[in-house]
Amino acid sequence: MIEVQNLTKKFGAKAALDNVNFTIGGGSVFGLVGSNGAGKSTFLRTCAGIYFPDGGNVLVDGKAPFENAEVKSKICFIPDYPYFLPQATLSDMAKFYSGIYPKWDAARFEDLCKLFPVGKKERITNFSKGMQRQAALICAFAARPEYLLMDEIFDGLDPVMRQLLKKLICEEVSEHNLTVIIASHNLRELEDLCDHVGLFHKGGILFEKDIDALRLGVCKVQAAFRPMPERSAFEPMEILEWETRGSLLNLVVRGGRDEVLEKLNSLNPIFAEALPLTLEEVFISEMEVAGYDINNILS
Ligand SMILES: Nc1ncnc2c1ncn2[C@@H]1O[C@H](COP(=O)(O)OP(=O)(O)OP(=O)(O)O)[C@@H](O)[C@H]1O
Repeated sequence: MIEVQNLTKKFGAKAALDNVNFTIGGGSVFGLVGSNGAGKSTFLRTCAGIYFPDGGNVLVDGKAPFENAEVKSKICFIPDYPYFLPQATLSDMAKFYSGIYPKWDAARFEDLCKLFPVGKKERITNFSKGMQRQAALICAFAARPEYLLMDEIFDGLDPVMRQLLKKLICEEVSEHNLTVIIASHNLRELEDLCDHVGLFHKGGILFEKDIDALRLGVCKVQAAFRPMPERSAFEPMEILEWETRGSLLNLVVRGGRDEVLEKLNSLNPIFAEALPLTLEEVFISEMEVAGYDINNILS
């Protein structure tokens, strides 16, 4: 479990993280979203024990990671520009990682080298950006960490490699109770992968939710009425978004699908149906209700 308690990290006078509080449960996938400069990378680096907090703490299984080799050996961090030893090949990195991570799995390393099509004997600095990320992923999964932190990992990976990465994450979470944190700008990339999403904005966490609860708690419906009732007729429902076009009504409403459709059908529509809601749409609705314009928060 990762407990973030009043966490503050400053660079000079500027707080990149300002009194942040939330918890990440073990064996889950946590998506960290937010615009440029929101504090995502700073959070991951503090969590990985690279930065020392200026206030509060981040505790990994109850312990602070900074200068704590035992905690760090449970955590693998892939930054947005993965680090490799100068001139190293993947085989060299395997030796390096095996000295740091007590659960290093050599057989797993060989299997991963077959899954990700990058050479073991070539210099990693000669790899493309996507290939370097694949090399970092091979090392990270073979290290068998308990916590895997990844910064913008999908950037530069082709669609096949993205799917492979999602599959590996799901397997590791369900079979080895791995805890994963992924920082990304892209909600769509995260929506079929994460259990929880946290929205960072200007050094704070605006919003932290269970994705299933988010989805189940909000419903998008389309209905046709002739004539269209007054908006007040719909007021018993908690309406988050309202749009009419002629006789067609589009609503985003708080509540479960069946409950919302029942209320809508009581107003005798020509038809009414529930439509799938993307995670982005749920976020937009929730953020608007909280008084934020999502366009200023997600790029
Ligand atoms: N090493 C540093 N020195 C000075 N300021 C920094 C440093 N690292 C981050 N910052 C500042 O802290 C704030 C948060 O940066 P951070 O990299 O954590 O954001 P981010 O959400 O990861 O952004 P992006 O999506 O662009 O990667 C920014 O204002 C940034 O300028």
